[in-house]
Amino acid sequence: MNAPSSASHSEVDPSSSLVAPMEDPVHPDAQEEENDDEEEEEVCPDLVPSFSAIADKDGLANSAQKVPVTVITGYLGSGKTTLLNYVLTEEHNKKIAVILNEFGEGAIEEKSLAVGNEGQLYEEWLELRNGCLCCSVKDNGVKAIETLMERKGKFDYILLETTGLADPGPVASIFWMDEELGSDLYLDGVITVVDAKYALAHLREERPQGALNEALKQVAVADVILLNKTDLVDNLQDVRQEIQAINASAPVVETVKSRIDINLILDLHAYDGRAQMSVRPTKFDYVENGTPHLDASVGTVTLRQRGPMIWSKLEVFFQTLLWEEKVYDVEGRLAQILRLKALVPQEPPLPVLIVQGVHDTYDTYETSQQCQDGTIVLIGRHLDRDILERHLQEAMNS
Ligand SMILES: Nc1nc2c(ncn2[C@@H]2O[C@H](COP(=O)(O)OP(=O)(O)OP(=O)(O)O)[C@@H](O)[C@H]2O)c(=O)[nH]1
Repeated sequence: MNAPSSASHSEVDPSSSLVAPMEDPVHPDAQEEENDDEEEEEVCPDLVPSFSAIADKDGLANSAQKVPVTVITGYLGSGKTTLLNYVLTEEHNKKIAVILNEFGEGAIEEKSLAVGNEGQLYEEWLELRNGCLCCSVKDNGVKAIETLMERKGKFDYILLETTGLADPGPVASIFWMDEELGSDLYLDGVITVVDAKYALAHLREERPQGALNEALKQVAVADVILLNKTDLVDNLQDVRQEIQAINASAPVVETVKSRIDINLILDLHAYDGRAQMSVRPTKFDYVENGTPHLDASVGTVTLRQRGPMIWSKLEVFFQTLLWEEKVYDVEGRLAQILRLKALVPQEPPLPVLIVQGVHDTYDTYETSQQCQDGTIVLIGRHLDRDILERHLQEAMNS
């Protein structure tokens, strides 16, 4: 794990976990992309990788003994609770615990809380017919959940619902970072539920002093996006394009009442080396082709590098971008990364690396996946493709 305060360039170990061979990529957008194949090939024959994470069901490597945590986020009223209810009542042979997250928000009504031995606050567990559990945890984060696990026995899976106005980035980081500290939990993925009817309005909402609104952040960091309430909208094209312009990497699955194949949202391994890379057209990469984008300050930029790369040089680029705050757009606004992913071929016999990053923290994993060229996917704000490309080349030529 590499974060500004915890690691220097020379401390990085680019082999923090070993990766087993993966299944063929299955992209939830595949059906739709198939339909659009001809059109997209004409528009843009080049393909950009999507790290739509595909489950490795064998439970391999370092997370085998750990319990996955999937963060479910989405704007107010988008369908998060509907999704949780759906998952809880489906037959899945998993003992799932649902955590209603109040991290940092302090919004739980005091009267509904019980105080645990260690001072943490949580509601009584609600046990459901199929063995699922539901509780509400306030603050104390990972520790509180682990204490609950000690009392109730291990679950197979944890779903953590953020409040509608939460920024899922820090919540995701807590679990990701804590895994490094030997936690029993690991972050599996971030699922964002979007209200198809109001998404454009939510994504446009302005915040004081140009702050990013929550809906944008939630879409930007998503590993899978549910475009929900599609029964209420006739034309989904605009909202789909808008979402994919912001996050060109996450699959977007259209849903009614949040009904989705749960295999598309659980066991993704989106934050370790097992995330499978599949391809997706660059059609919606607004920086590359000028697709209309309502808030052009947030989007996805994909950079390509031919042939094997030298990791230590690429890392200079990441650190310039993430930690040193030296990269600006043409208008002099600081580039801000919300999510970063990269597939990095090295000179054989060195392995191909996958890089995963959230905000200013990143980590590397070896993968058995093969690739000739390097691909770097940056999702964030004030990203200027040409300027980023220049910084990348400077680092690679240094
Ligand atoms: N028409 C329609 N209504 C839906 C759909 N999905 C959810 N709803 C309704 O939308 C309302 C809000 O859904 P919730 O699941 O409570 O949304 P939420 O994201 O948990 O809401 P907050 O917790 O307030 O942020 C409920 O009345 C749902 O029944 C859908 O696909 N179509």
